[in-house]
Amino acid sequence: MEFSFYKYQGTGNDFIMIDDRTKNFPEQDLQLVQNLCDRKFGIGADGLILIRNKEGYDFEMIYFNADGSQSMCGNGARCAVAFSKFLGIISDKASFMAIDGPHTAKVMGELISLGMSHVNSLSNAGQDFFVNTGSPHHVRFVDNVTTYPVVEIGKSIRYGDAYQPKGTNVNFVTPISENEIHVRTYERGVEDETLSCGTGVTACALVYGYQNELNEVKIKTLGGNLVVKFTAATDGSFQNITLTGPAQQVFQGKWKSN
Ligand SMILES: N[C@H](CCC[C@H](N)C(=O)O)C(=O)O
Repeated sequence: MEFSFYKYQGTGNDFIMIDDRTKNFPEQDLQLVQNLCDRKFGIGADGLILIRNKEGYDFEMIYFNADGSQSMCGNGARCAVAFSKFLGIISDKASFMAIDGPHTAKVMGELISLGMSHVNSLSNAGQDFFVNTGSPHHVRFVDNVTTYPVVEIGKSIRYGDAYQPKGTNVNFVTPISENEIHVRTYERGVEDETLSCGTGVTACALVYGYQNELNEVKIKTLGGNLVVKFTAATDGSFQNITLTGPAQQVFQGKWKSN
């Protein structure tokens, strides 16, 4: 088998990107997805994204975590929009389908602004919070996220009884200023901390914004900076949610396997 691939990164969350409009990629072969995402024996990435044709949309994005599981991915979607512009599928606006439904996006130079699915409600989870922003997120506020044991505690929550059998992503937040937070994330399906998690920072921004009556929150991650905007409705739901940040192509290559 042989195919071209590209590597993209969005605030340090990195993805193998494949133009699969011919539908040649064996998406059932999860071992191949795992092998490609392996950072020692493969190309290496947090996830793998297929771009496919979709009636009524510019494209469809199929996202795989490094372990082969599927989910919505906010940074991956931003990179998919940048990739579709590179391929000439779109100019500066996109309408595409993902596992959690339809999305729109705007290309603004190096920045991609992604429309996220609306969120029905925030939930309490013990002393913490839970939000589904297209993928599930546990959100914990901590005094100093810089020194917090993200992998150890993140793993225990992700595999804890409360979230069996599917698990959850786990985000740790420390406010930096009135309208800015610092977020670190343990990602389900990567089973490690990632430098940034788009659906995760969106979840954290909704909780922080709701608590502080904001509709725009800046987020600092280990991999870079993002901005989340939203409107909070009186019924506790959140609409017009956008996730904005950079997305860059970093490599192009060919994969050959016997
Ligand atoms: N690991 C997540 C999906 C990717 C989320 C993250 N990469 C993002 O940018 O949203 C999950 O299994 O729900």
